[in-house]
Amino acid sequence: MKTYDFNQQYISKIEQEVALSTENVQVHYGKSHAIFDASLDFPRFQITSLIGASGSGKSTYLRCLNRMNDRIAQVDGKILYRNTDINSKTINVYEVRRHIGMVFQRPNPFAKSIRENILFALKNNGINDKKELQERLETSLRDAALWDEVKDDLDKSALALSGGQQQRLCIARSIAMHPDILLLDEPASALDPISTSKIEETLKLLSKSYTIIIVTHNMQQASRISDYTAFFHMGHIIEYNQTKNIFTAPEIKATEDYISGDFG
Ligand SMILES: Nc1ncnc2c1ncn2[C@@H]1O[C@H](COP(=O)(O)OP(=O)(O)OP(=O)(O)O)[C@@H](O)[C@H]1O
Repeated sequence: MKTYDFNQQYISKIEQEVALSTENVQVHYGKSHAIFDASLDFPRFQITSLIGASGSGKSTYLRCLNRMNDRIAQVDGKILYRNTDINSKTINVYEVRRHIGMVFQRPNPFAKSIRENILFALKNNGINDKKELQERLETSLRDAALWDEVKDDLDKSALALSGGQQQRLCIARSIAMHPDILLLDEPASALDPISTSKIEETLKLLSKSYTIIIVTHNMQQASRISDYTAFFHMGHIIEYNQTKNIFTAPEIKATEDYISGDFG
């Protein structure tokens, strides 16, 4: 197993507007230190991929960004969103998650109709105007590239959809809440290549209106869809740069070894 110097790090400065940033984020699972001093800026309306070997801390870091680790880990450091530290204990986490949505690895639609999957959270958040609900239903399904496939079956069970359609429904469910930022944890890893490419096309279109941060094991996927890429190794962010630089001219040896498959 090769060893790398964690002091060797290259974090590119973002020139665009920043949608979200972390400062010195540390995560502990009990005594186990999972994320070390993670400081990154995420540019608005861009796709950022988090890549790295299994266990390098990508999902742990992603989950910090909308407080999904609250019950399972100790998260220290700052997570800055609209000039507010959303890692502060006084912050309403449900409010955070309305602005920063999450889509998981396995599609997890509710055992309800397609329509209710989209409308459930909206109604729970006090949106009852029929016209507005209908508008959000259609727009979110269109934006998730699912409308044409389901528009005649809105009252059928979401569980009858294919895996790829279920995942696009989960994306639609997230964006129906009009979040600002969308976090996705390996959203296509359980899907076939055609469904994967539909999800990728969908994310590219969504990045015009949303800031997207995605964990992926698939390096071709990272290079195809993302504008920026962060490479994680053993809980450290080793390199962060525009995706084209990471894949064609990495600054750090560990990154070069990882993307060329000569790692570990
Ligand atoms: N709930 C948990 N309790 C304790 N340790 C955990 C927990 N979740 C993750 N870890 C540990 O934290 C470290 C980082 O794991 P994490 O799942 O964030 O990595 P990852 O890069 O996303 O891996 P993968 O690509 O396999 O999903 C690993 O050592 C893992 O064992």
